[in-house]
Amino acid sequence: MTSTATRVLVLNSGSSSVKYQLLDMADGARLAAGLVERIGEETSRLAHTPLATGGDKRERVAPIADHAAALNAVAEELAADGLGLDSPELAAIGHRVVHGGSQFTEPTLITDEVVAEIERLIPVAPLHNPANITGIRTARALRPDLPQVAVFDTAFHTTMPEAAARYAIDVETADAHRVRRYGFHGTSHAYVSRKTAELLGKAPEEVNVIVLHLGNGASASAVRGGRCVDTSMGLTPLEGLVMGTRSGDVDPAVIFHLARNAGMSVDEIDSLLNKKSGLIGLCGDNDMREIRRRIDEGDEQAQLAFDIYVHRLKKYIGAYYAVLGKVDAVAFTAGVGENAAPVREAAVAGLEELGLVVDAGLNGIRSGEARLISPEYARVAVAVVPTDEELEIAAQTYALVSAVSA
Ligand SMILES: Nc1ncnc2c1ncn2[C@@H]1O[C@H](COP(=O)(O)OP(=O)(O)O)[C@@H](O)[C@H]1O
Ligand SMILES: CC(=O)OP(=O)(O)O
Ligand SMILES: [Mg+2]
Repeated sequence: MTSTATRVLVLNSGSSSVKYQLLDMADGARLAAGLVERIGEETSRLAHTPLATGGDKRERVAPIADHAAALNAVAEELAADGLGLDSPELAAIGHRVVHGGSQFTEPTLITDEVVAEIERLIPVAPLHNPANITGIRTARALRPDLPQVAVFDTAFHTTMPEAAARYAIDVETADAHRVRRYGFHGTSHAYVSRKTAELLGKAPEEVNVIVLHLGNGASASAVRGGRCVDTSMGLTPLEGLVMGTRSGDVDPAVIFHLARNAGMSVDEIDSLLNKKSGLIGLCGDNDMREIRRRIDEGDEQAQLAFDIYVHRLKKYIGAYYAVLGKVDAVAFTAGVGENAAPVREAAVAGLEELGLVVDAGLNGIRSGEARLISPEYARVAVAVVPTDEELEIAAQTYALVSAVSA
């Protein structure tokens, strides 16, 4: 890495999308950002915003067959702005990797052995890790000389005590198949819990925070003094909260029941719980904006979906309050958490005895800034703290390559 190389490209490859950002870590400037969606479909779309030049957002709507083609298209868009992957100013590429098992507790410099290890984790992350690996392979082919770093969703949660991380099933079977609770969205939980401490004017070590990451995937975490002590996702990102298309917690016997009595295969049940459940399964919509619109029109199915979503959320707030004993703040983040005031209001309603109160006026304010929405007298702060997984991945990537080259 040369001293002028301060830029980091962040790649967040999902099952059918790639989100990316190019950041300059010298000043934190965002130079470009974009999204490729519906990869593998006829209607693939790439949207690229050249932030450095202040140019207009560019869109390509044309079939993009796979993640490798997506990344090559992203490289072309960056090159068109003079920000190509061949730039000597590029210090590293940071990859979000969803499942790092128990072994990856830190951001990791990618080698062939690391790729092989991420591959070995595919059985426990079939939707996510294959896309992450393709992203890594393609990026390495484009710039074989450049350091590439894997930043794992699971890393922040590796501090969970065994009492929280283990399922109460036969130990030998569990260990033989690596069945335990790993947790996900860790980069977001780490970033948001730190930002929440900052908002309270305290060091992360001084505060206990419940973080509610409510995006398409959703998870809660209990963070004691900057370390995760429990989180709602488990072996896979299916456990826990009600999500856009995932059920979250169900009695595991639902699976046996459907297999034995509904004639469904394991793959069909997998798809049911991951893709046709949650909000979309309950009311046909997974976007909270649309659900709120329907509720305003008196739609009872949308109202019930909302109520089930909020009921689960409230249960986890209560559970993590008990896990932590003392709570300094509850922080809402990601698409729903940052934008849906009615979700925040309903999740905290009735918890005054726990010191949790939301001020309706503050809750109604729309802003992209981290902010408190609880009244000054409240014993527990309630906050809205925008997450920034890309910035956090870039920061961790840059810190690692700077340390290696120093
Ligand atoms: N203005 C809004 N009001 C309510 N919900 C919103 C709003 N904007 C986004 N959302 C919700 O946020 C979700 C996307 O969250 P996001 O964190 O971007 O998800 P992901 O990163 O998992 O794709 C949408 O599906 C929608 O439900
Ligand atoms: C792990 C996970 O659920 O990720 P996402 O929210 O991006 O689907
Ligand atoms: Mg997200």
